[in-house]
Amino acid sequence: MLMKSDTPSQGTTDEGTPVSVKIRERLVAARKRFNANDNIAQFIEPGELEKLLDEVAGKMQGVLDSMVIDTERDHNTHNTARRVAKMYLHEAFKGRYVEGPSITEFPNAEHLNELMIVGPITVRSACSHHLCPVIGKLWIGVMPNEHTNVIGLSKYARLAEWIMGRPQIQEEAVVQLADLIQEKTSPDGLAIVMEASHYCMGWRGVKDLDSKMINSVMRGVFLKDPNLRREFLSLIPKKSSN
Ligand SMILES: Nc1nc2c(ncn2[C@@H]2O[C@H](COP(=O)(O)OP(=O)(O)OP(=O)(O)O)[C@@H](O)[C@H]2O)c(=O)[nH]1
Repeated sequence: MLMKSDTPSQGTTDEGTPVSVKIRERLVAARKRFNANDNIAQFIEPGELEKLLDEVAGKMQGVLDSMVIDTERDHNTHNTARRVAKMYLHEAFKGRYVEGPSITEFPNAEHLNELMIVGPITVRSACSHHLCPVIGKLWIGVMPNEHTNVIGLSKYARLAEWIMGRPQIQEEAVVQLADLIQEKTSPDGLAIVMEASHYCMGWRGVKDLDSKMINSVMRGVFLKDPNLRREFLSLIPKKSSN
């Protein structure tokens, strides 16, 4: 019996090679890591993301077939394979496949070097282990450098969305975000606190709906100056609900 996934996939190059194979070859040739939380946009050529979507939809159809779901007759799952592929590539894990947001820089004309906090920024991600949602909030504290440019407030949320839009683990996600903000703004100090619910612990597994993970990264003056660290921590709300 012919399953939907046995039909020829369109996710191939002109020579019939799966587009994922071409992209992976380029990554390997450039000796670049392509872990779940790495961005690989640089290695995807124009038009290939659509082919990749076709390829993932074909493979997802195979998963549904193997789970013995009648996607031919079940009207609810008829287009599920493509829907899920689209959700992964264009929404939930978009941060792997597209270039980072463009950031407008403004001159720090007044040479400001006072603590600035932005948050709570809503975080939506998924864990690398089960691909279950991770939903939470984060706060970013910046001690600007009086000699470097400042970036628009909304850009912190855009950068966070780009980093979180990949399969992540929380510890690595906050470090990746800190590295990125550090690279874009070179502040004297940077602090990030993230609090999130991991649905791999709530929906399944231990089924603990209440526990959350809270972690932080402190850089520069936030590491050296305990008073500044205390000031930052005292200014962010003690507890949030999500
Ligand atoms: N450190 C860390 N662990 C995480 C994060 N997200 C999920 N996890 C954990 O990753 C682990 C994956 O463990 P495994 O033992 O391989 O998976 P499993 O057998 O399905 O584990 P259970 O969830 O205990 O059923 C689980 O303990 C998750 O709770 C995260 O962001 N950071």
